[in-house]
Amino acid sequence: MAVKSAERHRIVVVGGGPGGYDAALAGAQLGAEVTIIEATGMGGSAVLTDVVPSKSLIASAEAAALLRDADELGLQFHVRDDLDNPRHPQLNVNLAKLNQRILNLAQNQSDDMRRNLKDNGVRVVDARGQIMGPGTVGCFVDGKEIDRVEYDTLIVSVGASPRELDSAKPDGERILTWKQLYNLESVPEHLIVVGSGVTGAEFASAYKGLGAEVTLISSRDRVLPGEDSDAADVIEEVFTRNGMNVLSRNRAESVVRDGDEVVATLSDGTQVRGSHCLMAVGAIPNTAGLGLEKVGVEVTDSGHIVVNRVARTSVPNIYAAGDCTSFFPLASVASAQGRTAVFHALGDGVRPINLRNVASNIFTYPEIATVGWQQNDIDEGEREGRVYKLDLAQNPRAKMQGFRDGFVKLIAGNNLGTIVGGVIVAPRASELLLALSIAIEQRVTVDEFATSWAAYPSLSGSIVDAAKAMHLRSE
Ligand SMILES: Cc1cc2nc3c(=O)[nH]c(=O)nc-3n(C[C@H](O)[C@H](O)[C@H](O)COP(=O)(O)OP(=O)(O)OC[C@H]3O[C@@H](n4cnc5c(N)ncnc54)[C@H](O)[C@@H]3O)c2cc1C
Ligand SMILES: NC(=O)c1ccc[n+]([C@@H]2O[C@H](COP(=O)([O-])OP(=O)(O)OC[C@H]3O[C@@H](n4cnc5c(N)ncnc54)[C@H](O)[C@@H]3O)[C@@H](O)[C@H]2O)c1
Repeated sequence: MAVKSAERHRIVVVGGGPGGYDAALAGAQLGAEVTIIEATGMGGSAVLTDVVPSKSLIASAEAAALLRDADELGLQFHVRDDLDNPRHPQLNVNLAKLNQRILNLAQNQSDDMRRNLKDNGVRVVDARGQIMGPGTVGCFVDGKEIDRVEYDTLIVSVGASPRELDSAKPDGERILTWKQLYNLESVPEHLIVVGSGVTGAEFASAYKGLGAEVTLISSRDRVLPGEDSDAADVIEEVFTRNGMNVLSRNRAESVVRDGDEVVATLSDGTQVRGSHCLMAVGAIPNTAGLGLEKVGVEVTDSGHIVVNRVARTSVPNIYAAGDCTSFFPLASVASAQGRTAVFHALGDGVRPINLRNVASNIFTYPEIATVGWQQNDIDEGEREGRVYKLDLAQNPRAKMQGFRDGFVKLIAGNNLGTIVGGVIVAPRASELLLALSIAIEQRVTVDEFATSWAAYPSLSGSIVDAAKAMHLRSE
């Protein structure tokens, strides 16, 4: 098939999350005729129900934690009672107001994105897209076809939805998915969180910070099973020290309503009662009923679309981006795939995506930021290398700010000491990670990194100190 010039090239994007949005903007930038079809709201789940709302909730939880811990820094709040005696005021979390702020903020972001697309000449169709056959997508509202669009290149970026267990069906009132949390009017008295992956850990941390009693049910040996084990140990230690009830090596077999309570029955027969339950047991791709089989796009048994490093599917003019693909389910990865797909389709300069160097962050308190090769890769012999871990308890800035839980871990090659990976566990670790990402991309050695200046006192000083400690005496 001859490639059309970008100006006449018709790109249809199904799904307006980070994957679809970046694809549509890239297409417009290269002069293609772009239509984006979005079923619920521009920005997708990332903006409306997942990333933006959860990180906004976490911002409030962090502020609450700072207020509670202020006493340790010598700051005390007092109010006077009728007899003029000083009393400690109580922090009152107005969850209805907090949630309204979050929903407004998310809607605002979604509106900005829609405006930006339109300003860039992208045609926006508010409908559910369905592939009708090669080259054609139908647009459906309430099951009725309202439009039909033709494509030279199709980008599928339909995201994923919370996985539901038959024995623990969310009712939107007390048994909730992460999308249903923002209807809550007050902080749950006792929130049971089922699943200790990233989603479960982040919400458990946030609601504990907002004052809820939290029980975290983890089917594995420890929380955050996929993460650096030292980092997961720190988080579990902080969780339990703060009074969270962490139940490891236990699956929730069922969660049911009992009046105003929820009851979770675990695999060992134990029952846990709470006021609410958050189900955070993973996600399934939104690929069913999309018509992928009509055009022969290959999907995995789990329904994820198989793509290569330029986001191309098994069908040459169909690309896929984001959580509906077999790549990492991260907003940043979805965006990169969307943009790469369009550049590849239109013959512009493309750098295939290298998942190895993707940076990610878990927004617990403290945060866990990760990039590149990890210690378990070295331990399991996937590659050679050296690992050095420096606790932040010794960092002067950490002492001043009154926290002690966290560390910097560097991973470097054996010979030249090229930095290939790292983990930072600290408050706002997400903001410290970029230095390591650049070091990895630019193949900086520990000795080169050690000559970089960090402000004193600073947490980033510990990254430089770790690099200094990894110097090997020259023979
Ligand atoms: C609680 C939570 C917190 C997260 N936090 C982070 C984070 O901090 N950082 C990070 O990088 N990632 C985070 N993620 C992951 C991130 O949300 C996803 O990786 C990201 O949303 C993927 O983007 P996407 O474009 O693939 O899909 P989505 O954002 O899911 O958007 C897909 C869109 O497609 C639409 N759609 C579906 N089917 C159709 C159809 N047939 N026709 C038209 N439209 C359709 C949907 O309505 C939706 O709007 C988080 C995930 C969760 C669950
Ligand atoms: N900050 C971020 O970037 C961020 C935040 C949230 C999610 N995400 C993305 O979403 C992906 C998925 O994360 P997730 O946490 O939603 O899903 P997940 O699949 O990683 O974790 C779900 C966990 O639930 C457990 N589980 C399943 N059934 C259970 C049961 N009956 N009882 C107890 N535990 C049970 C599983 O063993 C698993 O550990 C992440 O890998 C990440 O890429 C990213």
